[in-house]
Amino acid sequence: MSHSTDPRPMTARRSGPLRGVAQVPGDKSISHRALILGALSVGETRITGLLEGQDVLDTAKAMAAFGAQVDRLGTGEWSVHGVGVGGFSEPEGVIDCGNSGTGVRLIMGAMATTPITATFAGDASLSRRPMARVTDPLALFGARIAARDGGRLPITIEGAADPLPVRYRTPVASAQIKSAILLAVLNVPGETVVIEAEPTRDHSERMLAGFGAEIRTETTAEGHVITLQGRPDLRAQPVAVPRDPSSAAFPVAAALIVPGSEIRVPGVSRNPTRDGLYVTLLEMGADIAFEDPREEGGEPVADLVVRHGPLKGVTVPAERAASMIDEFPVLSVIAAFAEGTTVMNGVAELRVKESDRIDAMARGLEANGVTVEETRDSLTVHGMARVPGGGTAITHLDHRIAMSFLVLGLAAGAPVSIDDGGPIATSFPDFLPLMRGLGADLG
Ligand SMILES: O=C(O)C1=C[C@@H](OP(=O)(O)O)[C@@H](O)[C@H](O)C1
Ligand SMILES: C=C(OP(=O)(O)O)C(=O)O
Repeated sequence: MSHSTDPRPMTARRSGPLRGVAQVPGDKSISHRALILGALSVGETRITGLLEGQDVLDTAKAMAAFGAQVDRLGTGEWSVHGVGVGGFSEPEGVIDCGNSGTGVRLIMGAMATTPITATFAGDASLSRRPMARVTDPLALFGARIAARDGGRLPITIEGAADPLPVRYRTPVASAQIKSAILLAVLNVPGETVVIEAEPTRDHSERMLAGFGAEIRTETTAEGHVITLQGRPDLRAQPVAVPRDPSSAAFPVAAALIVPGSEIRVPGVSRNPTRDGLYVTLLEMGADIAFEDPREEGGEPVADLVVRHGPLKGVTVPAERAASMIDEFPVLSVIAAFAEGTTVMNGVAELRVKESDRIDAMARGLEANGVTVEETRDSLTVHGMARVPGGGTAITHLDHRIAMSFLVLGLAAGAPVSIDDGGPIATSFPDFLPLMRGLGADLG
């Protein structure tokens, strides 16, 4: 929600070996989609392992505002009685998506082809982020959009009464753009095609198929081509949300850089469209074992066993960026402790996340004695045997920047502070107790 709270400064200090089991929360992307598809289905969708971070709670509230019955039954256990495709009713108030790009973009898509009007808003960070990338394709269906200058929130959408199918090529690799269109298509007769140059996370496609939609994906000379048949009868489904690889990245990173550490992170999604960080870490020589690979909730998962050890710098190719887009901040922290230089290419999208993540990481690393170079779409980090630390990083309402610098402080020479840890609750509300349980000195 867009409430202003006082900043919450935090500090992390050099810690002894981290040990134990890190039960990271449910996947954020899948949690949003479970609530939205549950709301668009007929019957009761039972969700287990839902991430109860503020981003997802805001989506739950939004689904109730559009007419679904959303109930919390217990920790991570939720029930959604959906209204069916095209069944959203007009919400009474503004839909406040807080800090969540995924929430606002997917929900705008989900309502844009139903003849109702809704106004969307968010916090200071979300209000700076580009929305035309989603509202432009939604206008092609016939939705009418009124946005602040430059296509920012708040935005009012008058949903299309007689939407027509489209064929759309996404201008940047973005699962949020793709998913907004796929959700809009649900209430459009006929077949809509979305084409992406590089594959992005495919949770929407997997889940739409699971809820009974006719959807297919082909790789052709045009790229990654997704075809969805509109007006399906979505059937409510049980959804078991796997654990979030993007949240797992923080305890994993901490174990890799704090000498003597060994931790286990069970049940983490290994969906190949999310796996780029782990591919990169193995190239850096990280000691990570993937035990008991299995399928849970329609996603491949494994138990990660992570041990501290020497790491070497690598060059991350631009084609891998989409599969690890949220992990570059924490990778740049790991890179500071590696031998040699790490170059991250094709990362311009980081500039339009909760903060300009290239700038936020570069300034924060410099404040802690690490040498970096940046271009518009790359970040280079020079690893060092001893990272001095002792600086304060500015987090700009960005949960991933906050958690990344707290991880840095666990292995740096002097304590590392952040100006505000409040936003951590958007994606990883139990971050502090979980890390402390492993032996990390932070708070
Ligand atoms: O679809 C999703 O759930 C997400 C897609 C990514 O954003 P983009 O689509 O803007 O790359 C990612 O950064 C975000 O955390 C979650
Ligand atoms: C970019 C992120 O989320 P969102 O776009 O949903 O705000 C993130 O969680 O790193």
